[in-house]
Amino acid sequence: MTGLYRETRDVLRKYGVRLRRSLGQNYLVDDGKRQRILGYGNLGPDDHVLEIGAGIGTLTLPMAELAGHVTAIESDPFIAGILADRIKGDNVDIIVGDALKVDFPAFNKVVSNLPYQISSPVTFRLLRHEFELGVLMYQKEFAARMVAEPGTRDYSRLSVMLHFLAEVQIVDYLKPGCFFPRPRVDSAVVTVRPTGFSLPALFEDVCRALFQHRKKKTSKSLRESFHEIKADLDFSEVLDVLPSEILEKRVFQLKPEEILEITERMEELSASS
Ligand SMILES: C[S@@+](CC[C@H](N)C(=O)[O-])C[C@H]1O[C@@H](n2cnc3c(N)ncnc32)[C@H](O)[C@@H]1O
Repeated sequence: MTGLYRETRDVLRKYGVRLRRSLGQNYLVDDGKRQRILGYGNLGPDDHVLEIGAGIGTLTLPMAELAGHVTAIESDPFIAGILADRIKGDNVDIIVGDALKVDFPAFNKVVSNLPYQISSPVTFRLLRHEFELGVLMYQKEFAARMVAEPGTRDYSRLSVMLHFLAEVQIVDYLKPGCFFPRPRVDSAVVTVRPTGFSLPALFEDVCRALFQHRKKKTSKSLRESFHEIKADLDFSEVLDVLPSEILEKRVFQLKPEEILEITERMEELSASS
C-alpha cells in the first residue's frame, strides 16, 4: 500500500465519505504517477494553476507548494469542505460549482485529473481561454481520439478541432489500480498547448455534420447533414464550389486542412450571397 493510498483512505474514513462514481470520484492513489503529473506541469511561483475536479486535494496540496496560486473547482460541496479543511496556506481559492458553468479566473496553467463525464465540453471550454499549458487526465480512448490522424479508427470531430486549437501529446498512461475506487477504464495524461488559432464560425457545425457519417463520401455526408450547418446556403451551390477530390473522399480520410477548406468556401459563398 503506497503512502498516498493510505492517506486517501484515512481522509475518506475520517470524514465518512462515500465516493460517487456518477460524479467521476475516482481519486489518484499512486504516488509515482502523482509526481510525474506534477512534473509535467513544471510549476513555479509565477504560475496561477486552475484545477478542475480537485477532490480532497490530491493534486491541489502539492501544487499549492509549487505554484504561486491555485484555483480549485469542485462541484461536490461535501468534498470541497474536506479540501478547504486540508489546505494550509493562503494561496488556494476554492470554487464550489460545476466547471461547465462557473467563471474561470485568469490562469496560465491547468492541471487536472478531470471528471471524465465532462471531458469534451470542459476541454473546449478551457480552449476558449488563454493559457500556456494543460496537463490533463482523460479516459485512454478519449485521449486517443484527441490525437488521432486522418484515416484511423479514432479520427473524429475532436481530433480535427484539436488539430488546429492546440498541440496535444499523450505523455503517460495510468491503469485502474492507480485510483480509488478503481475505474473500469484505463487513463492517459495529456499535455495541451493552445495554438491561439481561431477557427471560422461555421467550422464546428461543418465538422459535426461531416462526422455523423464518417464512412460515407464527403458529398453524401454533407447532403445528409446539411441542415446541421447554420448558414443560409444552397446545397447545390456548395457542391459547385468544392473541389471534386475533396467531395469524393470518405469523411474519415479528410485532412483537417481539407475540412477547413470546405468551411472557408462555404463562408465565402455565404458572404457573397
Ligand atoms: C477524478 S476525480 C479527481 C479528484 C482529484 N483531483 C484526484 O486527482 O484524485 C474528479 C472530481 O471532480 C468532481 N466533479 C465531478 N463533476 C464535476 C464538475 N462538473 N465540475 C467540477 N467538479 C466536478 C468530482 O466530485 C471529483 O471530486
